[in-house]
Amino acid sequence: MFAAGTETSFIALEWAMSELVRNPAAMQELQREVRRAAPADSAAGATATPYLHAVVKETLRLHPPVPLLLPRECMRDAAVLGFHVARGTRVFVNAWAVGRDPASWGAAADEFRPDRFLAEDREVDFRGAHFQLVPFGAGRRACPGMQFGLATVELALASLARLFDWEVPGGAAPGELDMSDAPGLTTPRRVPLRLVAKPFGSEEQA
Ligand code: HEM
Repeated sequence: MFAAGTETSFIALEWAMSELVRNPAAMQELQREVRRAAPADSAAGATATPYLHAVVKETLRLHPPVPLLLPRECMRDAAVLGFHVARGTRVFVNAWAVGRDPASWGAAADEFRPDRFLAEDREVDFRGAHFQLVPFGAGRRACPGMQFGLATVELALASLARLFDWEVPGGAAPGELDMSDAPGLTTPRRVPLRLVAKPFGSEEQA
């Protein structure tokens, strides 16, 4: 339970920061939102922010921490998209491929565009009713820690975006960030994310 909860949430947070650093306009939009919602000198956390929700959704769409979900066994003979699936077959659902399918997400399926969840895809959610977005699985064996995981990732991400500005070390361009993942049961970044944090407002205080 501890591993299922901590590793997945950390992987989601690291990918969210990677995508935001690579997409400075999205980072700025998020920072504007969370800084407006909870100014830096306030003790309150920033919650209930639509762009923050959209950033986390878009991150989980492109980088589901459990890319093949958990294996299932087919209970009876079935036909899926013209394929015969025999009773007893072990089935894996490729949530990674589902989340990048242009048939569901359009020509920009591989692009990080959080605002799709505030516009054309605003009704799409990951609670198990929309099969084009299944980072937590679906049905009776879907992730029981979804709400806790989401709260953890959103709170941490809001704090990082609210309190710091972020740069790639050595002045490298954000687009040069290595975005490859390490294949496995979970998909963390292949190379751990290293960024330079600059406290927000530090220049004014100096
Ligand atoms: C962003 C965070 C998380 C993601 C993306 C995630 C994703 C998943 C996925 C994809 C599954 C398999 C669902 C399926 O095969 O249909 C799963 C199962 C599970 N998750 Fe999570 N999870 C997260 C956070 C958590 C947290 C915080 C906890 C506990 C505190 C947790 C506990 C579990 C458990 C116990 C299962 C197995 C459920 C079963 O087999 O019935 N997860 N999770």
